[in-house]
Amino acid sequence: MSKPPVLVTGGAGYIGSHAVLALHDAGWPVVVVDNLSNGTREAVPDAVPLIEADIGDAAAMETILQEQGVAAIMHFAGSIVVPESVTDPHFYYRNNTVATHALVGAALKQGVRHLLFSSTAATYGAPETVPIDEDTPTRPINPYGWSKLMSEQMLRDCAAAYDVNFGALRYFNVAGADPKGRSGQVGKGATHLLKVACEAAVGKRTHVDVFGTDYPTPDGTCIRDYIHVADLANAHVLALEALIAEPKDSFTLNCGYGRGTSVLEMLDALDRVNGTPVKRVMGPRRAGDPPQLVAANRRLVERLGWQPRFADTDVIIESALSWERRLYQKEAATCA
Ligand SMILES: NC(=O)c1ccc[n+]([C@@H]2O[C@H](COP(=O)([O-])OP(=O)(O)OC[C@H]3O[C@@H](n4cnc5c(N)ncnc54)[C@H](O)[C@@H]3O)[C@@H](O)[C@H]2O)c1
Ligand SMILES: O=c1ccn([C@@H]2O[C@H](COP(=O)(O)OP(=O)(O)O[C@H]3O[C@H](CO)[C@@H](O)[C@H](O)[C@H]3O)[C@@H](O)[C@H]2O)c(=O)[nH]1
Repeated sequence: MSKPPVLVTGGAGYIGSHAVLALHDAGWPVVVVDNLSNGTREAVPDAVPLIEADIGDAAAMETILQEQGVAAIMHFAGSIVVPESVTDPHFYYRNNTVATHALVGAALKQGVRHLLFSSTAATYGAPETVPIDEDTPTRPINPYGWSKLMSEQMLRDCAAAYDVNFGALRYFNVAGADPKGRSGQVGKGATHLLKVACEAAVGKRTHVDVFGTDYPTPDGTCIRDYIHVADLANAHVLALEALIAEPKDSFTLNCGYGRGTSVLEMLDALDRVNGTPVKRVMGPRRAGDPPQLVAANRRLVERLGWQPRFADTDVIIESALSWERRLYQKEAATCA
C-alpha cells in the first residue's frame, strides 16, 4: 500500500523534528508546518518541505492541506512551558486550544480523516497514586494541562460526530536526542530539567536550580517519567498506522516507561555520565509542578505493539549530552 502524505505541525521543534525523522526513515511523505516561534529550519531535513505558517490561520491551513494532498496530521505545534502557562494563561489557551480548533476545522473541511495529537501527562494534574493509567481522572493543575485537555475533548467530540478518528498521546517527560545525532532540543531559553542540566555540563550555565526539596517523595524532589524522544517518535509512526488501519477507532494512550526518576537522581546520573559534577542550587518550588508523574504504559504497548529501545537513563543522558556538546561547538565556531 502506498503511503499518503502526512502533515507534521511543529515539525521544526524538538519532538516534532524527531517524528519527522521517524516518518521519513519509514518512507512516509512528510510536509512540515511551523511558525518557527520555537523551532528552527535546521531541524527539518532538506528533503522535507517546511512551510512557515501559523496553525491558528485556518484559511492558510486549508490551502496547505489541499495543495499537499494531506491524509493525516500529526499535531505537535503549541506552547509547552508549564510555569509560563501560569503567568500567561490567555496565550496558552489561544496558541494551544484555539489554534487546535482552527486546525481541526481546516482538517474537517478538507476531508483529512486522521489526527494524532500531542497531549500530556499534565492533563492528570497531581494524582495521589502512581503509576497513572488512562482511566485516572483528568484534573489539570495548570493552564497548560487544561489547554491540552480541552483540545483532547474537542477531538473526542469531533470523532464521535464526523468521519474522522484521533489519537491523543499523553507524553510524560520527553528527553534525549536522535541516536544518530540528526536532531535534538534547541529551544531558546530552555526550561526542561535535562536540557538545562546538559547546558550546565557543557559550560553554558553556571549551575542547575533544583526547584523544591520538600515534596512528599523519598528525596524531597519531584519525580518524573523520562521517555527517550526517539522511542516516542516511533510510537507516533505506530499510532499513525493504527489510525489508518482502523478508521473507526480512536485512542488515548500514555507515553512513558513506567519508571519514576527524581530531580536529584537525574542530576546524579548526569554527573556519572559526564564524569564531572554539575553545581546544584537548592531552591523553592516552581509554580504548577505536581510532585510525581509516572505512566502506566500497558495500553501503549498492547494497542500499538510499541517496544522501547532507548529506555536506559544513561542512554537518554548520553544522547542529550552529546547533542549539547555538538551545539556548543557549533555556536563557538559561529562566534569565532
Ligand atoms: N517536551 C515535553 O516534555 C512534552 C511533554 C508533553 C507534551 N508535549 C507536547 O509536545 C508538543 C511538542 O513539544 P516540543 O517539546 O517539541 O516543543 P517545541 O517548542 O520544541 O516544538 C513546538 C513547535 O511548534 C511550533 N509552534 C508553536 N506554536 C505554533 C503555531 N501557532 N503555529 C505553528 N507552529 C507553532 C514551534 O515553533 C515549535 O517548533 C507540544 O504540543 C507539547 O505540548 C511536550
Ligand atoms: O532547572 C530546572 C528545571 C526543572 N526542574 C524540575 O524538574 C522537573 C521536571 O521539569 P521540566 O523538565 O521543566 O518538565 P515538566 O514541568 O515536568 O513538564 C514537561 O513534562 C510534562 C509532562 O510530564 C509536559 O506536559 C510538559 O510539556 C513538559 O515541559 C520538575 O520537578 C521541575 O521543577 C528543576 O528542578 N530545575
